[in-house]
Amino acid sequence: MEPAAAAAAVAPPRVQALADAGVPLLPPQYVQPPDLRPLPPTDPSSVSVPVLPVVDLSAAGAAGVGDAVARACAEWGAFHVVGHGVRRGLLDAMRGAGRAFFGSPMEEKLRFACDPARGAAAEGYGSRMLANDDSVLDWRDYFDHHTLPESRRNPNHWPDFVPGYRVILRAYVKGLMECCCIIASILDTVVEYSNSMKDLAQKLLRIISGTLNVPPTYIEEAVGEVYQNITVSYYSPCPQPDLALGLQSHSDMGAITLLIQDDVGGLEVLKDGMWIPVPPLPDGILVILADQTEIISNGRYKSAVHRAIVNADRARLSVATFYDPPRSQKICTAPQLVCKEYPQKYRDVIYGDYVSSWYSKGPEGKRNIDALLIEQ
Ligand SMILES: O=C(O)CCC(=O)C(=O)O
Ligand SMILES: [Fe+2]
Repeated sequence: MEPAAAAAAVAPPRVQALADAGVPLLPPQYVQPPDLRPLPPTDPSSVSVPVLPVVDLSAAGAAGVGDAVARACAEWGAFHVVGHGVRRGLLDAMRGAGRAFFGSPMEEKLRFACDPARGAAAEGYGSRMLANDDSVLDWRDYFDHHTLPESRRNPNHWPDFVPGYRVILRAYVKGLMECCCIIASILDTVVEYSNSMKDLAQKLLRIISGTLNVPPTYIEEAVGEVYQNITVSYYSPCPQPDLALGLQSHSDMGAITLLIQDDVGGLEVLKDGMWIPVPPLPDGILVILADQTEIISNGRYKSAVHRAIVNADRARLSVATFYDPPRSQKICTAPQLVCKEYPQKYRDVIYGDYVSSWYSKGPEGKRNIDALLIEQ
């Protein structure tokens, strides 16, 4: 979930600092009410637990791929992709950069702390997610990057002490006449990852549009210029994981999210009222449909409700890349998808208004998109 950093005029304690100090009990602000706590793991042999679909994109264009994507979007709002064309080395480099950041001394990390005065626009190292002081806190720290449009990229806000995280090499090559000056730059991990995730998100949005029988670029155009954020989440080992959540139940607010995680596990997706674990897939990328795609598709496709649980033994890392509309964009349901059988489900909304109300009310499942429901 994109951090609001919003809130806290006073910096909250870093979860990692609490964990490193070895607090024996979960501090009260992190204790979830009983009905929201994670359930004890079910014995997989006693119930049949549905398995999140995996779609192989290397066969994109083949009818089977479109059918599999359509089914996953309608039934889950989430699916894994493999054969996506993003090299494994880049996924590992992004995970490695995140791990190196969170493994660094606290004073280094705090040099990149997000500035609470900048509210929801803040990027950097943070912990608290919501403005509301009486809300239960997530057992999570994060690092948020603003990555698109390119004008929002400010590598000076990104860690400079992690090798490969950001490298800006300027090579001045002077020609014989000393009149030619070439400035070359090496792509750093975050920039290369940002570009690859944008391309993959657009490829997926085209496939998804195709399955809805609207022109391939329909959703992309309905979303407008892409605003992309990349958030690395770090979930420290938790002294009482059965009482806490790493990240509370929510659906993402933009158009589509692409997520990679390490091998620890902890992400869950809500399906038919049941929390289903999403197993880590080292080569895979998890696709999560977000609220604006549900609105555009007139509810044919669902944004996925998901959350992260934590454990007592191992820290967990994930990297979420959000593909969002500009705040000024008006999001409307595709008229082609409205008919007698499927009357318009959601009111049109200015994306910036959606974001503001998301942050002021908090996520809690689908409460924000539900607020746009048109009474039938
Ligand atoms: O850490 C995860 O697996 C989930 C992250 C997430 O849902 C988010 O950042 O919106
Ligand atoms: Fe999320």
